[in-house]
Amino acid sequence: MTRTLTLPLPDDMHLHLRDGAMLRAVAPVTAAQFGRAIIMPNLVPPVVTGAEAAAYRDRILSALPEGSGFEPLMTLYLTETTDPDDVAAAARSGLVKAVKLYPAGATTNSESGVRDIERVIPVLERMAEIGLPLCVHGEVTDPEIDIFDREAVFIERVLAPLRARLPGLRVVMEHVTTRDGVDYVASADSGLAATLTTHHLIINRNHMLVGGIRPHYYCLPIVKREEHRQALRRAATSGDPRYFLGTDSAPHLDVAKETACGCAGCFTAPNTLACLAHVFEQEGALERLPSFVGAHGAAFYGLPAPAATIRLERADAPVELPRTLDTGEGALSVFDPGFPLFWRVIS
Ligand SMILES: NC(=O)N[C@@H](CC(=O)O)C(=O)O
Ligand SMILES: [Zn+2]
Ligand SMILES: [Zn+2]
Repeated sequence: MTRTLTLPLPDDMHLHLRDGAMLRAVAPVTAAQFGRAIIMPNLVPPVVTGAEAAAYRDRILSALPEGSGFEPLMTLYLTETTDPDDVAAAARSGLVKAVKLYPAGATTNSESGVRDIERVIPVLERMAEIGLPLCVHGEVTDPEIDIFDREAVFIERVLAPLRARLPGLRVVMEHVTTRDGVDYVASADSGLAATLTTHHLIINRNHMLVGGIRPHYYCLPIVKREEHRQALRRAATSGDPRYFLGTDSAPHLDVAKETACGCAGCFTAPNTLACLAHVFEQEGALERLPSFVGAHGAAFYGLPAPAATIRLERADAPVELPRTLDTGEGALSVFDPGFPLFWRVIS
């Protein structure tokens, strides 16, 4: 028996599109299934100013197929020298939808990020004034702190004090990976939201490390214990509007992942919707998938709800989805959920 599921044309509220050949390879994949996406600014060099965001947006639009209606929602990379007036102007013009905080050294291309939060308080104050959200990679970089604890410690040491100091600042905790993160969202008001990735709903640290090390499951924040994955699944399927999809699809060439010191990131864009339908079906919550990929994120960002729809079909036999993408500069493996997929986007 074939079943179909109609979704609002989804929004991906956390996406890495990169630049150059990689951008040209991956942008069409997302644009084929999503209406909009919050575009991460961690290029080399990073997207810091409004002018840089405008130029990057043009490069993204040029990488899309003719007639694509995909809308890139731009962000600025927060540095200790970011100019509050430039941020405010970029927000006022409608170009920029958020500013991204990377603690320096926390993740891919974060070296230009923030070392001392005091130095960015004037920008954050201005953002609170104008209602511009701050997207946060929430991990401390203190070498004393175990990698599996870095999200929980960030909440305690950085995020909670910052939100107490600037209660008007709207914050998105990006790619929440722990029960601690979920508990913190539960304790907060509607000024705090959180994105959840597809892969953190599917894999735990055993999947990455038992029976051999799987570099394609290495991402940041690192996948945690099973109890955390369960908490994320409950959050995603809870119907709480503060949770929405941010795939964090983060392409790195296979040669950069399958090496002695591999890059962090899972490339989930091609099969994200099939994986999510699978997860929500397993949780008996398919009816909550539409708002997780649609209304919740749009409402937080003050965007119109998606007007178009997309349909998924569930087949009786596993469907074949692409396993790799040729970027022109090398192969790029697609996230392997580790189980057969039955859902497929049909229109
Ligand atoms: N998530 C990742 O593992 N990697 C992201 C950076 C990030 O989102 O932290 C990347 O840009 O490669
Ligand atoms: Zn991140
Ligand atoms: Zn990311």
